[in-house]
Amino acid sequence: MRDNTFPTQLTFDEARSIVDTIAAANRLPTERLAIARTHQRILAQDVIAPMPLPPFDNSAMDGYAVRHADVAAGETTLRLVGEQFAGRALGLRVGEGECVRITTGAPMPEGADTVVIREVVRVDGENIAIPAGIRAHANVRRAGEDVRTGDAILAPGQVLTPARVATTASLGIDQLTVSARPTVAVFTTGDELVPPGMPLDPGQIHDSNRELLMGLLRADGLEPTAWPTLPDDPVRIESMLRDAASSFDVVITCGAVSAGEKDHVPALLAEHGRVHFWKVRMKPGMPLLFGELDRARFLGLPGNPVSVFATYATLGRRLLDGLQGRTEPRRQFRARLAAAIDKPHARREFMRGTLEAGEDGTLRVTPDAATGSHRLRAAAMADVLIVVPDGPQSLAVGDVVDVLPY
Ligand SMILES: Nc1nc2c(c(=O)[nH]1)N[C@H]1C(S)=C(S)[C@@H](COP(=O)(O)OP(=O)(O)OC[C@H]3O[C@@H](n4cnc5c(N)ncnc54)[C@H](O)[C@@H]3O)O[C@H]1N2
Ligand code: MOO
Repeated sequence: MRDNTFPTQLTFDEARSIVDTIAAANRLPTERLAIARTHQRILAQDVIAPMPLPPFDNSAMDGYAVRHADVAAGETTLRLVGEQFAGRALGLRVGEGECVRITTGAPMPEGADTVVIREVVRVDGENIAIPAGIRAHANVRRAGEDVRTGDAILAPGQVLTPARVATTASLGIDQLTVSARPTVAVFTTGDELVPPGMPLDPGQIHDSNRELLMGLLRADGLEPTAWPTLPDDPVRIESMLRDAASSFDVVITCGAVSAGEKDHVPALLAEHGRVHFWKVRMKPGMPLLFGELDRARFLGLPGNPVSVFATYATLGRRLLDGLQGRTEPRRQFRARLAAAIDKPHARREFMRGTLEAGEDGTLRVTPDAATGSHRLRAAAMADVLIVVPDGPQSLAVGDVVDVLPY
């Protein structure tokens, strides 16, 4: 082993801070893309408004553009002098006693400051009867009321949600600089694994972690590559992992990281790469391994399916976010416990739970009784991870806990 001294038995917070440091030091390059290709990416530039929104004063309704001074005194009849539809500004003018027919989104004619909706007027040829009680500036959308030129709209590290991409489109911006997505190689390990669809010999199980990890990564907008399952054979494991690590940004394995005779991955990483930490005081997921191999960041998740889930949802996702420079935090809620939790051990526990909003609008979370880290079905029926803090904890019904939505 080149270096067999590495941090071990870290607290969750220590592990997360190492993940953050390594991610920040290995930020992925940026690329400039057409906005249509930037959805859900992490922005790597400032977006400053090059123009106001709306760009010009315009009507919010279909109706008649008037001068409020003409209609303020009570019911009155105005003379129709033109039509302004949305599309091309005709440069119309509304003089004293006049009005212009207008549609939603059409530029306000000069002189007009108020729009009267068509449903309330009486039309008699060119004579438009306007009722009393019209408010000044009614139904007019003012230039710049949403965005002023020079406004800071978006900043590096933010997620490009549909509404944010649409806002840049409305500003006329057609390209954005975003972080590259990490390329991710996914491995499952173990002689006991058989793909779904194949019969099981005694002692074998179906590989579920592959779908779990691929699905989690895809849901985060990545396009991971699943590699063939690794046998419990150190020579084959080494050759496949080194192959993947030479061409992917991130290699994620699951299984073969705890204390068994066949748990070859930590030693391999220590010998051929570098271990940032091995074993975190968290439950599930304690044997988590993090390091690097060749050009790749390397995450060795424990093999138990719920451990894969919890370590990915907490630290794995954090690494991938950090590599992309994401600064916008992931959503997290606080909820009241609907059942007591008694945790005798000192590790931070991520329990599965079901979140509900009560009649009073308070979020309540029910911890799942099926706590074993092999109980994937229970995790599949839950929708949040309940964060039970470090140290022994006796939490009562009604106590407030952090919850991480799946
Ligand atoms: N003596 C000790 N034994 C164990 C320890 C320990 O510290 N000392 N840690 C336990 C904990 S906690 C966990 S978590 C597991 C993690 O073990 P590994 O990461 O080495 O994973 P495996 O042993 O390969 O598998 C664990 C478990 O998960 C099943 N598995 C693995 N891969 C898949 C897959 N792709 N699809 C479905 N199921 C999978 C595997 O069959 C095992 O049942 O170690 C404990 N032991
Ligand atoms: O940490 Mo293991 O992941 O508890 O089952």
